[in-house]
Amino acid sequence: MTEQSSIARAFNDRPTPITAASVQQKPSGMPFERYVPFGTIDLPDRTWPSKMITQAPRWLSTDLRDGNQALIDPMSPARKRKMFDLLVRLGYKEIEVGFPSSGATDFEFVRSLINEGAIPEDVTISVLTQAREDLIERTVESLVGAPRATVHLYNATSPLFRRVVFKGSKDDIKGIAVDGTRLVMEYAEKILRDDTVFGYEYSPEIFIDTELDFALEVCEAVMDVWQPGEGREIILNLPTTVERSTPNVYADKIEWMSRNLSRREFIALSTHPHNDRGTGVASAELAIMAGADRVEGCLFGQGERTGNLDLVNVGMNLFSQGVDPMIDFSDIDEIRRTYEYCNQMVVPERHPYAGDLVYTSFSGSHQDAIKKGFDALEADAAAAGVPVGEYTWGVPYLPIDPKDVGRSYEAVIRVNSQSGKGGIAYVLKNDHKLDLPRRMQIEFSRIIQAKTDAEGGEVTPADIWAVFQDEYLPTKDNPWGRIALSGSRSLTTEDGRDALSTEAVVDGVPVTLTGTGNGPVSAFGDALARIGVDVRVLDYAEHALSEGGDAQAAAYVECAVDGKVLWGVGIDGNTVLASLKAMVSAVNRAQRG
Ligand SMILES: CC(=O)SCCNC(=O)CCNC(=O)[C@H](O)C(C)(C)COP(=O)(O)OP(=O)(O)OC[C@H]1O[C@@H](n2cnc3c(N)ncnc32)[C@H](O)[C@@H]1OP(=O)(O)O
Ligand SMILES: CC(C)C(=O)C(=O)O
Repeated sequence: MTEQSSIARAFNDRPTPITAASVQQKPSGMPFERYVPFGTIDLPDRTWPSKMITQAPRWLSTDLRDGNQALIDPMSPARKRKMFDLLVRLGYKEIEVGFPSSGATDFEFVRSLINEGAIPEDVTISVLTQAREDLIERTVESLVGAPRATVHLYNATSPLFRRVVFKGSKDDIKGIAVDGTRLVMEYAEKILRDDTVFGYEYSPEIFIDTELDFALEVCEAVMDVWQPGEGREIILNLPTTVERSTPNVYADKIEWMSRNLSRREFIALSTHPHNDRGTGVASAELAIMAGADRVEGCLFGQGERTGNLDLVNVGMNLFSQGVDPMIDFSDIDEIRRTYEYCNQMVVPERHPYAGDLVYTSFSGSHQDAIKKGFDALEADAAAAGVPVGEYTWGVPYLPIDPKDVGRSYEAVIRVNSQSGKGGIAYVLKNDHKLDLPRRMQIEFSRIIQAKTDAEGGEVTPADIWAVFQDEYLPTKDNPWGRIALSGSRSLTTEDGRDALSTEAVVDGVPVTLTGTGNGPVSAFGDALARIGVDVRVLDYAEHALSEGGDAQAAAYVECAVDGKVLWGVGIDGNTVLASLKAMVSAVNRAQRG
């Protein structure tokens, strides 16, 4: 019988292994029966699941409207302006700048953008209004002199809102949308001069909970008034408002609308997800796959309740798939700082692409793979003759190169009790160009592990370097060890054997060490043997630390010293001296106690 099958037999004699039936979860006692499931859409020939997003959608930032309306302390004019300027710099071409009929702050802000010429010619500002005549008039008034402007009109269309908020029939609700659209057109005609390129957006608010055929009916009625056609687009925006279904159901609804809307080629079909179920980004992405041309959201998902769709997240998701988001996220921390200043909100540490910790690994297996990934990337790029920064990205656990969003590699690996040799080796390589041989990585990681086990918490790169120096590299400031090389040395070769003579200090006493061997390392071993140190070199590695005339080299030797196996390190401009120093390092460590 083989050893394996006896293990298998022994295992089979144990009590029954874990099965689904043996994992007994208990009823929560929470009143889940009060909630109604969102159901599904009958669309068996749906096409979106096999679509890929191959180009950026049109983006609309609603930071200054939906984002702003959800703040405890809405943005001051100065903060709004800072946000507007950031959005323009990033490349957003459609920016919802407020709800001018809400009061003087928003109205005056829109006026200031226009009067101060802050709106680039290729940027369209948008303003939101309810479908009420006085509000529409005021809204249109705010736009006088704008180069390009869209009025965005909304009214809720779902059964709950029809019954509870508007207390009206379907026809009443459709009437609000139709009358509102007509009023927007009339006031635009009356108030705006011809120098404003004017657009219109309509949102059946709470689209997600509206019967599809009714949403379609309302949108068609609105279009009958606006009359979209060649050179006369309408934006139909289908919001989740309150995210209440899985993204696939929302995608089905978008595909259904996209298929059934008339005059489709003149419609910019727009998605406006919120994030109540935590799937706003997925809703937007699936909506694009399902036919949405345009995406509305806010930077870092600011917005009502759990927030609007996170524009940075969707844009960077595209980037990470090789699609140009058409928005410049290359300085993500600058975007984050401005966001935090304007909104007085904080981007959490784990926020996709922008959080402090999102490019950082603490755990050993992740760090090991990342280090190997960087090594392979460098080698592959060099072999292809391409700068690393231009080579196809592929580093485990890092979906994008942190440098592409302006981050450094410093925080990629941070060391604590969950870390292994790979992470520690990465820090030494990244910060000090020391490329430790594998067995030495294991030895040194045990030393760091002992520190983290004893002290807990994180070990910073500076801590790691201090421990490394203390362990392997005695310095003038920390001159521990029995033996130190000093003064001059000579190396001569006679009959194929090397004779080495070197000045040293042993136990505080200056001496001359001499020995012979078939190479300087073996000659130095002989010299050490003559003062009673039994040292045998088991492994040896060296590499350059820098380039040029004053280049430094690092040597690593694995030695058996008086029966103890351990590593030593030497750094010097001369490779022979670096290797002798490495042997001294190993001997001193062995005798350090
Ligand atoms: C999903 C969204 O984010 S929608 C955007 C929401 N944003 C905001 O509301 C921010 C700015 N809003 C405001 O400052 C104020 O709401 C104002 C100034 C616009 C209006 O204030 P008020 O006149 O006091 O009305 P209020 O906001 O309370 O609105 C309620 C009334 O408007 C009606 N209403 C609500 N939405 C709409 C709409 N889209 N179209 C027409 N009427 C509407 C309600 O049925 C209600 O009518 P009732 O008074 O006859 O019952
Ligand atoms: C006005 C609409 C588009 C809105 O903000 C929403 O439904 O969330």
